[in-house]
Amino acid sequence: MSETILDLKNAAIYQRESLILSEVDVTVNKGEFVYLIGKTGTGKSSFMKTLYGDLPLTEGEGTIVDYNLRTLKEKDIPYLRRKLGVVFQDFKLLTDRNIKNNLLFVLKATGWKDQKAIEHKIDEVLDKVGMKSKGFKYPYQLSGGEQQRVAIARALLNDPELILADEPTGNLDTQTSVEVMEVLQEISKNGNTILMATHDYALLLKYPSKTLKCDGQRVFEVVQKSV
Ligand SMILES: Nc1ncnc2c1ncn2[C@@H]1O[C@H](COP(=O)(O)OP(=O)(O)OP(=O)(O)O)[C@@H](O)[C@H]1O
Repeated sequence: MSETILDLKNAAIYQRESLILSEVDVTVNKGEFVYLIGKTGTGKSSFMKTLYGDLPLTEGEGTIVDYNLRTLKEKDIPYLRRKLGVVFQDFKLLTDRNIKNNLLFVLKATGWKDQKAIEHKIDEVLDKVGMKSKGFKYPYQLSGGEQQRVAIARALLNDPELILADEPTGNLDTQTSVEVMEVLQEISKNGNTILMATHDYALLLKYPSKTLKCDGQRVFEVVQKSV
């Protein structure tokens, strides 16, 4: 039986008092790779933000990695985010420290203490994204694609049950987007569940998968051919 990682029922997504999406029914099961597409301003980021607790869910039902989004408290958010790996368009790496120390910062902040385990974990995630030899570099010494690979490594640190990637290739050229996508595909093949917002339709064609579309304040599943 498939395990549900994300389940929204009749949910409404708001930015303050503006309704962005309504009657949202979305289920993501363990191991799925799901795209969230839609024109600019249709609510992809607002949808993602609701999932990682940046926007409150005030209407409908929503559970994500066993958290109830309707009853989510401010103090729960760091724990929810530990079970999620969030990847952003602009990487959000700390510019004042090298890659290993970027990852170390997250591990320390999430309670890791054992030095051996920390080193092993950092090597493991950098290896997964093909960046093991570049841990000593600073973000500004890396290309956009490399920085995004590090951001993906960072998202993997706490073995997330769901990876939320909001336009992860939005700042990258076509070739680099494909390289980052290959990394996400590899991670997906290893059993990770991924929800990726994108407006890059070429990637959808190259790597077909379940696709949700934001349009007219609704979210619905589309069949690939009609995308
Ligand atoms: N902080 C905010 N306060 C108020 N309204 C906002 C805020 N952020 C976004 N919106 C509005 O919410 C709507 C959806 O925006 P959102 O960023 O979710 O769309 P999107 O599909 O992610 O767009 P893009 O592809 O450009 O990132 C837009 O009309 C936008 O103007």
